[in-house]
Amino acid sequence: MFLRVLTRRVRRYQGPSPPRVHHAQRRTATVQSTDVGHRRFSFTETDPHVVPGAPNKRVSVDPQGHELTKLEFQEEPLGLTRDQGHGYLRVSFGEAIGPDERYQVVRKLGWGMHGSVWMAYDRKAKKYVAVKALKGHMTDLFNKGVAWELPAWQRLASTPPAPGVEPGHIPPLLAHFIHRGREQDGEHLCFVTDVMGGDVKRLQIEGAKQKPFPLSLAKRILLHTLHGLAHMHHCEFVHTSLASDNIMFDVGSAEIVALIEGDPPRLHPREESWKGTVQAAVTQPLPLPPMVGATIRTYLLSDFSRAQPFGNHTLDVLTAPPLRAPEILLQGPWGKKIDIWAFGCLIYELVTAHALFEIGPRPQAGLDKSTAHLWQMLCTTQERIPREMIEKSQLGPHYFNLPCNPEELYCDLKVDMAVEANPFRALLKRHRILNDEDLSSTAKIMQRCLRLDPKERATAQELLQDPWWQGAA
Ligand SMILES: Nc1ncnc2c1ncn2[C@@H]1O[C@H](COP(=O)(O)OP(=O)(O)OP(=O)(O)O)[C@@H](O)[C@H]1O
Repeated sequence: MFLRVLTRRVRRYQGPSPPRVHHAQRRTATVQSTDVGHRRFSFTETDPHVVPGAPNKRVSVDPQGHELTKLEFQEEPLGLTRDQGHGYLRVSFGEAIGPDERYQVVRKLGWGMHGSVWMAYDRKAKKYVAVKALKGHMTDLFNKGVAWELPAWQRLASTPPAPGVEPGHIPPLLAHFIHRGREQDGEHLCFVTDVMGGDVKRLQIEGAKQKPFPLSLAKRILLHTLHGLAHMHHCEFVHTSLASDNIMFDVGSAEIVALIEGDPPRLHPREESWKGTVQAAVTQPLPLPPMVGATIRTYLLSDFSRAQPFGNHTLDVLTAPPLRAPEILLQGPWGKKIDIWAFGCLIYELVTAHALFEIGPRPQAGLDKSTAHLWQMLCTTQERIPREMIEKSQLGPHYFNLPCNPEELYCDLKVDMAVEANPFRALLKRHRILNDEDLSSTAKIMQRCLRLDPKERATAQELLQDPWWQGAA
């Protein structure tokens, strides 16, 4: 079974408190393998018997005589099979895929845990589109009813928005099809959608150079996202991975043509894989718009690879750690309100360019990672956790004391660490970005999202009525 150690994930929130929004990292994948077929593979960095192999492959022998292999890929690990948890699409530039060979692959736009995304020319509609090809393993999970990306997308596309919810903040699903993959990659469920200009995380890191967005731009991005989220909840799906890299913005067709003419598609050098060599396409996203151009883009809530229908939960890893709601940390019952908590964290992140919570243990205070996170939640919300939440969750009694007196409605953290007053307004003020009026109104809307008890959090539709949006478009 292959163990995949991803160094490309960009959800690392590091640095001094409060942590700055993470740096972009080069997307690469490292795979170390054990017990594949009849040969046992594993790898230790310190093994003294490492012998040189192909540039991306290190082979060594452990003291028991087992052969150890480590593969480092420049991008998605092509050639690792669906049964090994992968099976990424292998396709050539110019190759036509889909029904009647309708989509001609032009370049790679990106890749993630679930698949790779390609720009293609739609020969029937005569325009450029994006094709997201799920890896074989994910297509298997879809067939087993574990992954919900297609049903979510179909429901989002076919349901009229609720009153007060603006349409156009979810990428339309133009088509979907199955592409038979090469060798043991498996089948690829493919989604066809519009080409997007980029994501908000890249815009903040590369476009705004990690400085806070102007308040009007932050509000525009958040308002559009909230319309998308309200529609998603109206369709009875939880997004479960709301984050700035899953908010994308639109792009004009003239920009796409200019890009294709000015920056031809490229391939990486060949590299070693599980069996033989592979050659990955270089990720070539569209260039970012200048910041002034960002203020007129339409923002769309994207990536439904982790969407979950209300009441039918097949995933247990939910939301990037810094945006994770308390009920997830406690492994309690959860629903659409985990997206609202994440949205509250996102308000802070887009307004200040810093993450709201610092993720990591605090050894000097004797706090492990989750306790430190829960403690920060108590400090910022200035709330106590309801006893009911602790009783109904798997890990609640591990972190919180359950009082003997049944009349007692709240629980306290087991660790002996005083809860400090660190309310949202004070946190926002530290950045010296907002005037007094904006400080109060921003803190108020965050407070409506960031309640410890999910029942107390506002719904997406209620949040759309908040006075904070006045003047935002
Ligand atoms: N329609 C699109 N137009 C342009 N680029 C896109 C489009 N859809 C996705 N991308 C790019 O492809 C990358 C991977 O897409 P996506 O996030 O949907 O895949 P994923 O495997 O579900 O990712 P994750 O690991 O974040 O869950 C994104 O980072 C984005 O930059």
